[in-house]
Amino acid sequence: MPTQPLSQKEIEDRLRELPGWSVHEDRLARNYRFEDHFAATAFVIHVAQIQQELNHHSDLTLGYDTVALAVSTHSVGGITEKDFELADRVEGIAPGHGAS
Ligand SMILES: C[C@H](O)[C@H](O)[C@H]1CNC2=NC(N)=NC(=O)C2=N1
Repeated sequence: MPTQPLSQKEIEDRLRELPGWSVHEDRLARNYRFEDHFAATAFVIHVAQIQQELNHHSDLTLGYDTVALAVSTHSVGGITEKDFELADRVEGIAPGHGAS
């Protein structure tokens, strides 16, 4: 488990590899849009499975056909490698859910 937040430069460097992601209110954030409400909901369930596997959890906001994800590492009080690990895994499943 990480013991300290990443530096601003480390975060900026990592964000270059994650198009669509940004830092918003001190959390790693991404919004996804889906075909319809059911697709958005199915994506949330899949993300929840990954979060349980990683024991690392984001705030997920489900809209009609959108999902907003925002995450930081509570135990450290900032953005860490665990947050980017989750972001990488979520990016890996998004295309299969038809996310844009
Ligand atoms: C006890 C449990 O392992 C911890 O509370 C985990 C759970 N999920 C977590 N998720 C996030 N985002 N940050 C944490 O520090 C964290 N800690």
